Amino acid sequence: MRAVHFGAGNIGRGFVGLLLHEGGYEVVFADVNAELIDAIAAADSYTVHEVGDGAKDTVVTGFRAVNSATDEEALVQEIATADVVTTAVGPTILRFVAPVIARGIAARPADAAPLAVMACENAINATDLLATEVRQAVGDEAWASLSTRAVFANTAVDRIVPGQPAGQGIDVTVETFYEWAIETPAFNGSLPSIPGAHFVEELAPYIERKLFTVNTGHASVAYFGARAGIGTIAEALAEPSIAVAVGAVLEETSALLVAKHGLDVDAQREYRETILRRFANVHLPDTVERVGRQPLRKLSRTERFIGPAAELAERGMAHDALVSAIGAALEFDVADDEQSVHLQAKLHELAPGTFVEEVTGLAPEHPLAPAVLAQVVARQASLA
Ligand SMILES: NC(=O)C1=CN([C@@H]2O[C@H](COP(=O)(O)OP(=O)(O)OC[C@H]3O[C@@H](n4cnc5c(N)ncnc54)[C@H](O)[C@@H]3O)[C@@H](O)[C@H]2O)C=CC1
Ligand SMILES: O=P(O)(O)OC[C@H]1O[C@](O)(CO)[C@@H](O)[C@@H]1O
Repeated sequence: MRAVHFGAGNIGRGFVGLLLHEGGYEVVFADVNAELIDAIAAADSYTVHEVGDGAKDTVVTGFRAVNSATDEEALVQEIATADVVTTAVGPTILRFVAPVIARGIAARPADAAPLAVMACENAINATDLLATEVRQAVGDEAWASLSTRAVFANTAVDRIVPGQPAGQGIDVTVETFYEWAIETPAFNGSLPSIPGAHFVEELAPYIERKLFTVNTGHASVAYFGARAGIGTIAEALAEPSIAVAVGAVLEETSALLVAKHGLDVDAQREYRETILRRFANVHLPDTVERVGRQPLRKLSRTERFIGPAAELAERGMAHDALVSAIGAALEFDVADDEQSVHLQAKLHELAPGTFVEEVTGLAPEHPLAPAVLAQVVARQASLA
């Protein structure tokens, strides 16, 4: 069995590639980073080092590497004969990998089993987004045939894989916890062999629970921490006022998840406590800059802050703590994060109402809009 995995970065090597390897796949890593691809191609194995309670090391072998920027033909052939294609490139990059995935599917033998395609990104229904990009790349007529030759299944992936320290080659340091939920109906009974994954009938509760608890909480620690001038996630969460603020954010998103998906209150509280312990892992060298990265994406309409806060406001439920976290996100000012630079430029250039509509996608009449507008006005006043 063979899997082609786009994005040989932190989650690609430290999680998706590892679980595919453990499922018996030969993994072909595809990436545009030539230095990384050369290093993977030159290696016979790499080690995934877990840190924290119960940590173990796992050696990954049986992989190859293709430079997707310079060797598209080779990649088309790999996809044409693969069983699985996964991505962990970032949701905004999916449109760039879609055309080659389309070419690979089109090149599959007529009698080949459908290719399993799964986007492993922090976004709701990321695989649907990838399928839409593939469809746009080929047009509706070609899509009618391509779509019968591949199965597009949504997934939710959860493992904290921080930026990796220099000098450890392609080895990856990760936390011990992981969860990969894969939605089953699209497979029509022929599930891919990934023993480490959790196959579920309906992904919506899993992805929303994950995005609005793990990712909302993590990003809140990052933005409150950055505001306080703290460098790492563990140090930020050790600051009592930040722990209280993040706890309040997670109380709000948990209330939404319980109301919307009928989650058990006690189970959700335990889930929250587990993730706060994960964030507090002092062995994980994770920074507020990495976890807060790309704030424009994180402040967009269906993402981890505006998404739950908007639904809470629509239901008349408390959302003040989320609004405070949105206020902290507006202060995220990191020179080498392109989206952070754009965010600060927009705060300087746009009228508050225009900023709210453009960045958060909230219409002025939305019940959440006035509270977010007030945060924008306050931030702009502090910049004046
Ligand atoms: N790191 C983490 O803890 C987690 C990350 N994720 C998600 O996984 C995705 C990747 O995140 P990370 O691994 O942290 O980022 P990363 O930056 O370590 O890895 C992304 C990789 O994608 C490559 N890439 C960029 N454009 C490409 C293209 N056009 N074709 C092929 N490869 C391309 C980059 O060169 C890089 O190696 C994101 O969607 C993130 O939200 C999800 C759960 C956990
Ligand atoms: O690109 P994003 O959305 O920041 O993804 C990385 C996030 O996902 C997580 O792995 C949680 O699953 C965190 O490490 C991190 O906050």
